[in-house]
Amino acid sequence: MGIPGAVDECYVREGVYRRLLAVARSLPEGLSLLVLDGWRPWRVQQYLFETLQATIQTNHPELDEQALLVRTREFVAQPSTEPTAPSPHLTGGAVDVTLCDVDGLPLDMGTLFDEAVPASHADALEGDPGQDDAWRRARDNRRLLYHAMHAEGFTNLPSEWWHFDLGDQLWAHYGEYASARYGPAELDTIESRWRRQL
Ligand SMILES: C[C@@H](N)C(=O)N[C@H](C)C(=O)O
Ligand SMILES: [Zn+2]
Repeated sequence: MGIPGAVDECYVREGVYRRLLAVARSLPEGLSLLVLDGWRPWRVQQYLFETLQATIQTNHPELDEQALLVRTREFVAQPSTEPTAPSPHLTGGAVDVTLCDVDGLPLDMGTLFDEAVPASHADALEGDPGQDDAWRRARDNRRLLYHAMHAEGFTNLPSEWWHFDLGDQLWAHYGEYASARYGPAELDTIESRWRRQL
């Protein structure tokens, strides 16, 4: 996507990977899980945060510093490698996922992945019965994704239907666990192994 420092491969913690496999196996025939993002380097998190913040600031110059921060953090976590409060995707415990059909085409979720609008809130399609069939299908697709992920222990970020956590700080917060399992992670490349060994 042209983001500086982005990696082509999608990495997650092994425990997360195993649970994602279980989610995929649990889905109704003909549906699959499409993993859109997993572990992120700090540089990518910073780029996403700064880009969204600058865009909101341009479009809403009336927002003060605090309001701008709140609006930005709704859709991108603050970049942090702080061991007690790392950005979720830096831990390898956060994933962005959706459902797709047999051809790999994403199902309609009502909004696009990373669409930074209130309609992307996970429950935004709930509670309005006066809508059309397309709206109902998108609502049901969100429900299916949410319950399949929840059954395998993932928690959902309420502001994004696609973002789920396992073992990181958001997971501990929304799942009411005593503490997170994962801190910030780095890729174990051949270079980093040599640095440790030699
Ligand atoms: C940028 C978006 N896909 C995302 O992952 N947002 C959450 C809040 C994050 O940055 O952790
Ligand atoms: Zn995410």
